[in-house]
Amino acid sequence: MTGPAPSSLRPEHPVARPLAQLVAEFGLECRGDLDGVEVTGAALASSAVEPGDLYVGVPGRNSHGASYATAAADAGAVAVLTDEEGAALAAESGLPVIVTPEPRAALGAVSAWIYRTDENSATLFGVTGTNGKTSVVYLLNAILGQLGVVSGLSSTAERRIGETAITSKLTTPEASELHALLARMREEGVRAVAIEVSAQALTRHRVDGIVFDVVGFTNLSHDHLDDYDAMEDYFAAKLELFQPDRARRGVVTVDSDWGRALVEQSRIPVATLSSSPGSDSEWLLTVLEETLTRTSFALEGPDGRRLETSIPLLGAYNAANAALAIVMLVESGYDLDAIGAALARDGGIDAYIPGRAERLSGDRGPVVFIDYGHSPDAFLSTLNALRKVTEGRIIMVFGADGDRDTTKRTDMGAIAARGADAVVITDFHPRWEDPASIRAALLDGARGAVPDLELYEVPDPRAAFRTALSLAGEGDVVLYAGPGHEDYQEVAGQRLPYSARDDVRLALREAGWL
Ligand SMILES: CC(=O)N[C@H]1[C@@H](OP(=O)(O)OP(=O)(O)OC[C@H]2O[C@@H](n3ccc(=O)[nH]c3=O)[C@H](O)[C@@H]2O)O[C@H](CO)[C@@H](O)[C@@H]1O[C@H](C)C(=O)N[C@@H](C)C(=O)N[C@H](CCC(=O)O)C(=O)O
Ligand SMILES: Nc1ncnc2c1ncn2[C@@H]1O[C@H](COP(=O)(O)OP(=O)(O)OP(=O)(O)O)[C@@H](O)[C@H]1O
Repeated sequence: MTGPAPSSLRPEHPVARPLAQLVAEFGLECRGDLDGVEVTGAALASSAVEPGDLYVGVPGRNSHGASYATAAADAGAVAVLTDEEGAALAAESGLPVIVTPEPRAALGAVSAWIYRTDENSATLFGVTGTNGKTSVVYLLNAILGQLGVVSGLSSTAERRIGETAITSKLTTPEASELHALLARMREEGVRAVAIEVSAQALTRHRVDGIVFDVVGFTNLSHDHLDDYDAMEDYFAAKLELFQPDRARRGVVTVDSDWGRALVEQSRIPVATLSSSPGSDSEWLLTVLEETLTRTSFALEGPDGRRLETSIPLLGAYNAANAALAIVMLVESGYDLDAIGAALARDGGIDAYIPGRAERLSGDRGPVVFIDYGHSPDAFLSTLNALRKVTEGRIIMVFGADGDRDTTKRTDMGAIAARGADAVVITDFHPRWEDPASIRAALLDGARGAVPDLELYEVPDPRAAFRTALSLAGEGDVVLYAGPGHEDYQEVAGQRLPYSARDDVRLALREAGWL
């Protein structure tokens, strides 16, 4: 019998610890009797509680988590950790209540204690930046696999241990979930873990209780200005990862001013990486050959060390992601020559990254890519890469997120207009916004940049993709940017089933091209 897919991966053999010991070690205040109470897990959402858990009630945007303490008790929670306001809300649950001024700030250390994640820990890699985090995490995982190392990953797309994978809700899980994942990985013999670290995760304590062995920085560009007031604040959130309480060593891509500022302001030893010829970085990436589906490159480091390899992916930006992964591995202690030999044996890096420049077309008709790009810089990188290797026209389909950074829409429209030959604007996740007004901002951006652009507005994404396909022929490329690996469309609080990948394949079959 198969039940519903689990929403998190937890240890299968948790070791119980006395809750009174936690209270004593952390100097917390407890209201209620903890005599004989043992804890085996931690949960931040009542729906995630398993018997033996400490339920952590945090104040949220919509409600106070402690108001769900009774539901947590019904699910088997043994106690509640919350703030003063939450203590009053949790009283009726009948559970012992442990009080701390900022439960979210305590969650990382408490989860680490419960799951004992600092004991016998795997090598931990953390990746941050606006674009490329998921890609670098998958590339790290792939190369580690080629080196024969059992590894795991946590990304926007999924959390994965070998063949076991669950779909992610957040890019970086809440601390309780992350420590449970690390404990499960230890049970499964995982020796290295690659974790995507969003700015929001750093701001909201999601990676607390973890000290990464090596952290990597891809780039920083316009995004998330709904969560942060200005680019400087967004940068400051990322900078936190490059401090001694969070990481031992770092690798920074210095192709932007933000990367160089990060090197200056970080307080851990960092290695630098660049793709710009003449850069004084320690590591230099040179792209050797680009095709629609493979990019080969050379990576040169200090002391004349050199590696030449390729990735089964489009674009110089993906070579940069791969180079970052390789230098992170070297910084953690792997030998560059050993990495080079493993990759040479396998004909290059053997990576599959779901929904990132993923080719869905077959041998006939236009080449079709689905991509997860949803920021101006992601559009620019992908379109620049495509232009170099496309014989015919580039037709681009995309929409923009509702209820997220509205200030990037004009740029997204303009970059698409300049980089593609025809553009189809559609709906992505409108959420609670009026979809027509999101499209209008994208259309304005596109028309403003290229007034005579071949431009279409097709609200339904299924129809929009078919419009794009009808404009394309042999030698052309259709780039569908946005949905990537996702299998839903979020409209007015509902997640409607929609897998762009499945629908694109269907449309290709309907057109007789697959
Ligand atoms: C703004 C933000 O980060 N919100 C996060 C926050 O929600 P919130 O403060 O609104 O929580 P709330 O709904 O008021 O609920 C309060 C508490 O009660 C709990 N609760 C609530 C209802 C219930 O029935 N039972 C229950 O236990 C909730 O789990 C929560 O702990 O706590 C929730 C529980 O963990 C998160 O799911 C939620 O992330 C939302 C979904 C989100 O969209 N976050 C984005 C901004 C985000 O974090 N994105 C980054 C990066 C993305 C990127 O790189 O593109 C990411 O790492 O994913
Ligand atoms: N190094 C890079 N520079 C610029 N754009 C990139 C880079 N790597 C990937 N992209 C673009 O960004 C998109 C998202 O890539 P990826 O998922 O790896 O990034 P991310 O940082 O994890 O973003 P998210 O957290 O939203 O998933 C890709 O589909 C591609 O369009």
